[in-house]
Amino acid sequence: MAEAMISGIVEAELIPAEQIIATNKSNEERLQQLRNKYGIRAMKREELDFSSVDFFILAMKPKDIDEALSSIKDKVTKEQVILSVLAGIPTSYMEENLNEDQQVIRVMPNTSSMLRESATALSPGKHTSMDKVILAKKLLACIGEVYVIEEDKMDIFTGIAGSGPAYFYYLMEHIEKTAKEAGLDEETARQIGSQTILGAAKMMMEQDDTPADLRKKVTSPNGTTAAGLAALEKHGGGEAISEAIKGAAQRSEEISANLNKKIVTQ
Ligand SMILES: NC(=O)C1=CN([C@@H]2O[C@H](COP(=O)(O)OP(=O)(O)OC[C@H]3O[C@@H](n4cnc5c(N)ncnc54)[C@H](OP(=O)(O)O)[C@@H]3O)[C@@H](O)[C@H]2O)C=CC1
Ligand SMILES: O=C(O)[C@@H]1CCC=N1
Repeated sequence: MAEAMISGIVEAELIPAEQIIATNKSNEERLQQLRNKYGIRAMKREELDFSSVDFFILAMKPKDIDEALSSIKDKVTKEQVILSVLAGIPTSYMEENLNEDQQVIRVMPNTSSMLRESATALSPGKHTSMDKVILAKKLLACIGEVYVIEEDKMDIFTGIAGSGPAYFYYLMEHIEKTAKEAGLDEETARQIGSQTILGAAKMMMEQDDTPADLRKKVTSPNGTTAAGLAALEKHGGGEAISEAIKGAAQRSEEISANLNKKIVTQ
């Protein structure tokens, strides 16, 4: 996820690449790759000069949050802002495990950041100034659209947008499989499927019609779409989509609930 964000931010040219610093836990080869590919600075954690940083973006797995917060707690000042993209980690948990009045922002991007097409949510913590929220929004706008949301909507946002790209990739896997079975080659099937998803997404973004209106316009009485939609309904298509979103949102809630019990396993 961090690389997808780096790629989008570098591409946007809002800040010079050499002002972006990346670090990780131990994989030096990976740091070298990032340096070569994006022209950013990448260094071992021990070499970081904390005083030169405005925004820290945490992007480790949720299970690593405690170690990460304790390792930076006394090195960051109140003026600096800690953004976290970790699923299920509330701002209150970060605030409790950092020094008093620390400015934190919970962020949920997705991997389309790589092409600057993320749908990203942010929720500021209780000590975060409006100035810093505006700056964070500007930074995150480099990777796509940004939505400032109430933190109690972060789990459902994660279910829709953080995890969402995977549902579309899964859909495409099935489109490709079915197309192949009917004799189309995989590459052509991928292009046709992707263009169809892209076109439908643009219609929903650029037309005033609701998705239901758009669906009805495709559906001729007793036509091919009606047959396709009937099969989709018969096989629980709509319910499957709702359950996928709810399942991901519940997992995000579960990560939060398990934090204080110290049983985060992801
Ligand atoms: N993947 C996605 O689509 C999305 C992911 N997220 C969130 O992003 C986070 C990362 O996910 P993902 O990129 O898939 O995970 P990865 O395992 O690919 O990356 C985690 C990175 O964190 C580094 N790391 C671990 N502990 C520390 C530490 N204390 N200090 C510095 N770096 C550390 C690891 O370094 P090393 O390799 O050296 O061990 C590794 O580079 C998760 O919390 C996830 O919830 C959010 C939105 C979307
Ligand atoms: O699967 C995950 O937990 C992360 C968070 C959102 C997308 N990927």
